[in-house]
This record gives sequence, structure tokens and C-alpha cells, in this order.
Amino acid sequence: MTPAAHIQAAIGILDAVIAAASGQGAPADRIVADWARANRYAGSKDRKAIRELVYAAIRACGPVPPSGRAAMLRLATDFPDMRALFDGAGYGPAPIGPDEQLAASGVAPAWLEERLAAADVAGQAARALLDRAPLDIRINTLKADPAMLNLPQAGAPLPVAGALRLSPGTPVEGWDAFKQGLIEVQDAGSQLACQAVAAAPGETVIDLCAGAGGKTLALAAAMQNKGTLIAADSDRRRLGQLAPRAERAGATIAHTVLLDPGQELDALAPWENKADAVLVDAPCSGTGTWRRNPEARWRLTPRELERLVALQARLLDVAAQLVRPGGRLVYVTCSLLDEEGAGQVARFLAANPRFSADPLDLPLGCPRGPGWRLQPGSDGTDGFFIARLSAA
Ligand SMILES: C[S@@+](CC[C@H](N)C(=O)[O-])C[C@H]1O[C@@H](n2cnc3c(N)ncnc32)[C@H](O)[C@@H]1O
Repeated sequence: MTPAAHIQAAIGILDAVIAAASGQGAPADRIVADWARANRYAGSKDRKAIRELVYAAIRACGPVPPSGRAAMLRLATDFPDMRALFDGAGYGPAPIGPDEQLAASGVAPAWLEERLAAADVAGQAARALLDRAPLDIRINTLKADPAMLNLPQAGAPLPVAGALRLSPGTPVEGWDAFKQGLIEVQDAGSQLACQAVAAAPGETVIDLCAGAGGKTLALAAAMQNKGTLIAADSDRRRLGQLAPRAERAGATIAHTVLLDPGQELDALAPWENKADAVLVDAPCSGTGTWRRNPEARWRLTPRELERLVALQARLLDVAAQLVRPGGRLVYVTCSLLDEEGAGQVARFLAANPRFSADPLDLPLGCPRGPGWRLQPGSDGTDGFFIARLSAA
């Protein structure tokens, strides 16, 4: 394929990404993968070039672009060589018309930029939300001794115990160390969130929104496979992914519990007032993970944000009923918006005088309200809000 044909293919994929984002359809990476499957003539170099163009164009546009072509023209404003390829030749894009519409630049749709600015995420800090994410791994201490671990690439040590940083795209999943469960792929911010739980061997710990168990596995390692670890979630498919992962990681204490949304306590009744720690890794807008899913900012609406904030508040209330006196509740979101972080926890504390915020002092990030915040720009991790609350 020619460079111009790459651009035209990327425009077609962007049209599908834009339609999917407005209609809650497939994520961009699935659309890119589906395109590659349906267009076998594209070799691996073509696929890589097209994928890079698609993601660069997604990052270049703040609000939802009117079309894939408008998005690509926005990207081309920064690259004169790319503009020159809009000449209508071969399989390339048609020449640029005199009044052609460009998609708007920016970090996100205007309403979302305003919410971020209200949470002191503006300028460079906001632009960094769209950087390319590195690849972080966690050494699984259930199986590996960090001092003895020999990886094909050493990785840069991070100020987070057990975390190493590799370049984006490092094929770790093909490494023997990965296949044997010696390492897990996990953002350093996510690892810090797990460390904030301070889970210890012998404790009873509930991971209330365990998903596919990324954090559950880190908790099992911190507990040295001793104690009770409940991985709960309302999504059967995600929860179903935990068993094979736990087996590979040698995490033997994780028990899954499927929750009925709205009736979560029914399945968790045996642990009411019994848990030493409850982790609420709550469903959220994901504003801190746009480095990995940049088109997610086109999917979010004020209404969806409102729904998420209400769900987070409810899950906090569920968690509060599980924590034993003297136990801890750790609330985490991968969002930088205060309504999902500092504001959410401040509201909870005001309504639940039994709980008080523990001061945190993590090796990355800084305090935000009653908790702590990590940001891609200043900390190099995904964006997170983390609060640890102690129960009287
Ligand atoms: C941020 S994700 C969790 C990610 C996971 N902890 C990890 O580290 O990979 C939020 C999770 O909350 C779950 N969730 C949504 N509503 C829920 C509910 N009512 N009760 C429990 N979990 C819920 C979602 O299914 C999703 O897996």
C-alpha cells in the first residue's frame, strides 16, 4: 500500500470509530483489528502505519470530529507532507477542497475540558492525558524473587515496589516469564492503588469491583496467598477471566462472587462487618486512561457521568457495610474529575461519621482532598484517585 492509501484506509476506520463512539459501539482497537482481518492485502507494516494514523488523528481532535476525513485533515495541519498526499491519485484521499471542514483540536469535548479544569487539570497536565502510555509490569512475588528475575529486557525501575517500565509495544505476553506467571502487565498507578490497601497475610479482603482481577492478583500476592480474598463483580464475563489468570499467577486464595446490581449485599451477606479491607475500584469515566483509549472521551456524556457518580456513591455505601470496626475501605477511580474522586469521598465522609480518611504518602502523586491523585503528566502513570478510609 502507498502512504496515501494508508491515509484513505485510516479515514474509513475513523468513520467507523466516530459512529461507534456516538452509538456506544465497538472500541477503536477492535475496529482497527476487524479492518485488518477484512483487508488481508494489508501487510504488517501497512497495518502498523494505518493504526498509528488512526490513533494520531483520534488524539489530535478534542471534540467528536464530524467525519474521519475531517479528523485526518486536522492531523495533517501539523504535517505538510501528509497534506501533499491528498491529491486524488490511486487509492489515496481526494484533493482538499477550498472550504473543507477540519475537526476541532483540543484535549476533549468542551464540557469535559471544563470539568477537568475545575479539577485543576488544564494546559500541559490535560494534554498529557493523551500521551502514549508506557508498558508497566508487576513482578509477581508469589512466583518470582525480584532479585533473581531475568527478563529479555531489564526494564526501568520505578519508585513503586515491584514495578518495572518497558517501552510501549514490548511483546511481554510472548515472554516465558509472562507465560509462567512471574510477571503481570499492570500500570504503576494501578499497582500503587493495590499497595494503598495494605493487604496483609491472614486478612479478609474484598475486591468489590474486581473485573477480570488485575488488582485481585496483586492483593493475593500482598497476602502471600494466606487469608480470604473475595473477588466480586456484577459482570459475569469479566469475572470469568479471573480463574485462568489466577492459575497462571499461582494466586490460590481468590474466590469469585457474582453480584446482582442493586442487590450486591445479598451475595456478600457472610462478610457484613467482617472485612479487614474492602477495595472499591469503582466504575468511572476513565479520564485517567485516555492514553490507552483516547476515543473514550468521545463516548462520555454528562448524563453517563452522572450515572457513574451515583453508582460510585452506592458502591461506597455497600462497601461501608462490609468493613469491620477498625478495618479500612479503599476507594479508587481511574478518573481525574473531582466528582468521581475527592468530591465523592468528601460526600461519603460527611454522611458516614464512622469513617475517617487516612493520610496517604505514596511514592508518586500528591494529596487531593481526602485522598491522593496520580496524573500521567507529573507521575507518568495512568490518572488515579485513591483514598483510604478507616472505620471506627
Ligand atoms: C474499574 S473496573 C474494575 C477493574 C478491576 N478492578 C481491575 O483491576 O482490572 C470497574 C468494575 O466495576 C464493575 N461493576 C459495575 N457495577 C457494579 C456493581 N453494581 N457491583 C459490583 N461491580 C460493579 C464493572 O463490571 C467493572 O468490572
